Amino acid sequence: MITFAGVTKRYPDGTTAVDDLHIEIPTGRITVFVGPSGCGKTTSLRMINRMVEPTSGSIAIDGRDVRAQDPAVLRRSIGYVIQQAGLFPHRTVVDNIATVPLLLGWKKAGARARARELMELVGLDPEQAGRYPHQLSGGQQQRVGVARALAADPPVLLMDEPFSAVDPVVRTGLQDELLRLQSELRKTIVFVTHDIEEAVRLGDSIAVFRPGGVLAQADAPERLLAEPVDAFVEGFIGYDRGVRRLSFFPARLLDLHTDAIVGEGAPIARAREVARSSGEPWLLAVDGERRPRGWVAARDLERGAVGSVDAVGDLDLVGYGHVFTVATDSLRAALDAAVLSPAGRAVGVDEEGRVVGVVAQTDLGSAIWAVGTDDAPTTRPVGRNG
Ligand SMILES: Nc1ncnc2c1ncn2[C@@H]1O[C@H](COP(=O)(O)OP(=O)(O)OP(=O)(O)O)[C@@H](O)[C@H]1O
Repeated sequence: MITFAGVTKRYPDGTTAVDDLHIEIPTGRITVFVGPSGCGKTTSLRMINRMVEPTSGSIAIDGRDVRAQDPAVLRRSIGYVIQQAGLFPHRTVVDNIATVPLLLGWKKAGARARARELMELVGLDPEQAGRYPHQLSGGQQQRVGVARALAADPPVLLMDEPFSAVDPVVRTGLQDELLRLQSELRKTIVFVTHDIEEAVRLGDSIAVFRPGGVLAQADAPERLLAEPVDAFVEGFIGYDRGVRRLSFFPARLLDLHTDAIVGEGAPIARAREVARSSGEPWLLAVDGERRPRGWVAARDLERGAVGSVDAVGDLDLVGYGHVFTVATDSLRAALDAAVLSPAGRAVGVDEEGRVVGVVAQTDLGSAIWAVGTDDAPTTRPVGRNG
């Protein structure tokens, strides 16, 4: 655990960058420092590895005051990743990654072997080992930065806006990769960002800072979204926090309907019966394996708009859009699928892609209302993808 006890940092020009920070950062989890520009996130992060020294208060890692340790030695036990990776431009990828093992006195061959292992771990092509940083994309450079920080297997990893210089698609990929790595490595990660989306996606806990270097709230993301402590935090986490909060509730909470599903081989007359008895405006056609095929509008069956077609599968089916996986996805994924569905209904499938049932936007509305009352179970993480 990393403990900040009453830490204040005042710069000589009188700026209070961090003001009386008390926070406990749990071992093996991702803690995100988030807040608007200039609120002391980076300063707080850098006090952990003594790149910045506090004016008052103390920081301890597993009970040991960081000031009791030589800064150079301390930094070798703490990985550090910064924006735009901060790679050495005249060293190859493999030598960039091997930097800390070499500093620790490893033999060159051993350090390079370790570097190659890490390239694989962070998803870099081994063929890029001999390239120089400028020959890589921004996303690849960030991966090298992460590999370099992990090279000596430090228990603590500090990450200062590591993904903010890459485009949103690459960024999402890097976030996924970090979550995957973390599920294997279980490092104590402190991650700085000014992006609340990123914080909610990555953080096991989130510390929101306000201008003046004051900690406004530190909580698990679902709690932060549900119960911001004040107007500043509420404003910072944004107006759509209700929707984002749905990421923390499992889709398996939903009551799925199965009474408006027909096999694609069913005769039209049978489909008409199913539509009438279910009272549903849309029927979902499924194939012999119960995989979705598309929607049929009940009113088309009634109007005779189906012409001389015999079976449901011969109709011009309306695309079913994207589906959600009932066992692993969140309510947010189900809502997204329903909103984008031309039938206003989302199709829930099992892990083999077979239809479990269907949920309409209106039913989702009641489920969402129920989670708003806090009597629904939460799980974490739910897919972690929102
Ligand atoms: N060396 C310095 N001398 C004087 N003031 C500084 C120094 N470094 C940072 N500051 C000030 O301390 C405050 C906190 O800065 P810090 O970099 O920690 O904020 P931040 O939350 O990380 O911001 P950003 O998101 O913009 O990186 C700011 O007002 C900044 O201008």
